[in-house]
Amino acid sequence: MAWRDLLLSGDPWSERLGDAWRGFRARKLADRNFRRRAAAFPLTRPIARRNANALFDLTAGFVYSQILKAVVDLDLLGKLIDGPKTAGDLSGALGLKPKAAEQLLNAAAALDLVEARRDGAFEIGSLGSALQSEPGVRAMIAHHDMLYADLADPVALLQGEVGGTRLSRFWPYAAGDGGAVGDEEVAPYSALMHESQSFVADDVLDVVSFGDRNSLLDLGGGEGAFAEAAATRWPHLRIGLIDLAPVAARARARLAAAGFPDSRIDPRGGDFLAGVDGAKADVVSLIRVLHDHDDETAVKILRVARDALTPSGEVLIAEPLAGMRGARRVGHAYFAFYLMAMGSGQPRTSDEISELLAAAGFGRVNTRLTRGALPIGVITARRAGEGPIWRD
Ligand SMILES: C[S@@+](CC[C@H](N)C(=O)[O-])C[C@H]1O[C@@H](n2cnc3c(N)ncnc32)[C@H](O)[C@@H]1O
Repeated sequence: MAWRDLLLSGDPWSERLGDAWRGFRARKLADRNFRRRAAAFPLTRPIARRNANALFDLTAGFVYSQILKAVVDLDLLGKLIDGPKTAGDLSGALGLKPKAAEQLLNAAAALDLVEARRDGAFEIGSLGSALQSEPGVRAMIAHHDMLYADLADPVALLQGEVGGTRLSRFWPYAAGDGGAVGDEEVAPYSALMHESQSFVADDVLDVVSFGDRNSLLDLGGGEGAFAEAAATRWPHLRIGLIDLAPVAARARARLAAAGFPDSRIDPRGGDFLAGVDGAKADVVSLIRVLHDHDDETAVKILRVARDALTPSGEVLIAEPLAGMRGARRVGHAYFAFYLMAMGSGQPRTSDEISELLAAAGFGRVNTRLTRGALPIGVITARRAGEGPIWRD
């Protein structure tokens, strides 16, 4: 914005100054000589270095992800659990020549997954320890080969020219084939969802309380990991689960093996868009369900949820949100492109979800973020006159 426009604009002063500052900064950062001077001047050097590193990280991100994938596929961290090892010690177990094992270890050290010791051996590093404790994150990384294949030409994907993506085959219900899927089609995605619940269920249950609730209905509840976590934390709860028939059958078998009879958690097969067969619950949960669907279907699901609530009941939505403070890349970058490749749905801001809730007849909406490594938006809404359910 030119200074003349700045003075004449009718916008508030703070906005005008902000716009002018951003325009000035963008022009300066586009000037290579300015950046060189900033990198040489002691006071601006740290900022210049930080910006250069951030740009390089964006440039090299795909390579980092592929190194991470090799670390997971070869179970490098699992092989270091017992203690430090050299490239020579590991090359046989990794199935790599010693030089390649050394290259992988050095790359993993540069990414803080492992740490190089003075004696030439390597041990697990700070990010490696975190990754080793999260089987769900490892399962996601292993599954990313499909996403990367679908993203090979991102412009074609944006132009809608990439049909029959691998992710659309991995998630058959995304194409509206929910009724026609069998166990073979649901097994891979259901297993991935079950594993990745390790960083969802407990985090969500940490920010809500079901102490004064008697019943929970988990729509699209997968193999029952969230239901099981809720039943463990709140033993008085009666829990129902609805998912596509072959997924519900998997949930039933898994929950029975874990010692939860139907009287505690009752999974039923069905299409949640067709209603819930008269079921009523104090809480209806949609965990990582809404973002799989376009707005029209999402509102239909919310209406089904609303009809399934007892008069003072509430809907509980938990999924990664777009525009989360401190985690902006999760929504508009990662999940937006993931769901685009899958062919259905989108990550939404809490305001966008509030609009869908309003369209489905919900009133008081409350949003929180979980506190774990991958923040998840936890949104509750109810029909009328009830207090909040948040734990203080
Ligand atoms: C992304 S997964 C989330 C599963 C689980 N809530 C979790 O967080 O692990 C979405 C789930 O919705 C189920 N689903 C999709 N369309 C459905 C439909 N029309 N009726 C019932 N379940 C459906 C899928 O089978 C899948 O288990």
